[in-house]
Amino acid sequence: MARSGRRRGRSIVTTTDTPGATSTPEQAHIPDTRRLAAEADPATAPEVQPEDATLYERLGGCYGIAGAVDILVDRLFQNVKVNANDMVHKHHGNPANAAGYKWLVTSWSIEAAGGPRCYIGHDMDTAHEHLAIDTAGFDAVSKEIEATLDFVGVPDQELREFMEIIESYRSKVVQA
Ligand code: HEM
Repeated sequence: MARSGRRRGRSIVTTTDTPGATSTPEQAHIPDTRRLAAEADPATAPEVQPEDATLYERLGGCYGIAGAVDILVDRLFQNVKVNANDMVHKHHGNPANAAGYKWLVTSWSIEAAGGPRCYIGHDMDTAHEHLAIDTAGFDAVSKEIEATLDFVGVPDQELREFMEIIESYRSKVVQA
């Protein structure tokens, strides 16, 4: 999760130094995808953030959050404990739901982390009221969120802040 995703595509180097003299991507005018990948890696995010950086910015903005949700939703759709609830499985067991669900969870997370307003889905009560989610179901999802943030390298502070937001929705989501 790097900082602003918007700049990432501009990082292709356009130096005209001695083409062919070396095989580095910069000099050969080849987009350096290794560098792009590194920028998408939260481990390479700047050590020092502006003091007033929002959690959204510190998570890497749209690219960082969408990247994490992409992995998270794949894991949720396969998680045995999450899918133990038949009503949840009715949704999560259908791969055709993955793309739309990724969009909704990404945009919800962007807003929840203090980013721009972009979420078009239901509020958390309404979204889950027909699912009879119990404490065990919530804990299973919460564990997957934490594991995924850790997996993609979100630093401890940001991970804690995001998990506090998730926890604050427990009473809205758990309705069984
Ligand atoms: C704080 C934790 C959670 C967040 C932030 C969250 C987020 C969301 C969002 C944004 C949606 C889309 C709402 C819409 O369709 O308008 C959604 C739907 C859904 N969530 Fe959650 N969720 C959470 C917890 C859970 C848990 C614990 C489960 C299951 C154990 C779950 C299962 C589902 C399912 C199955 C849907 C699709 C419902 C349907 O369209 O019929 N969610 N959730």
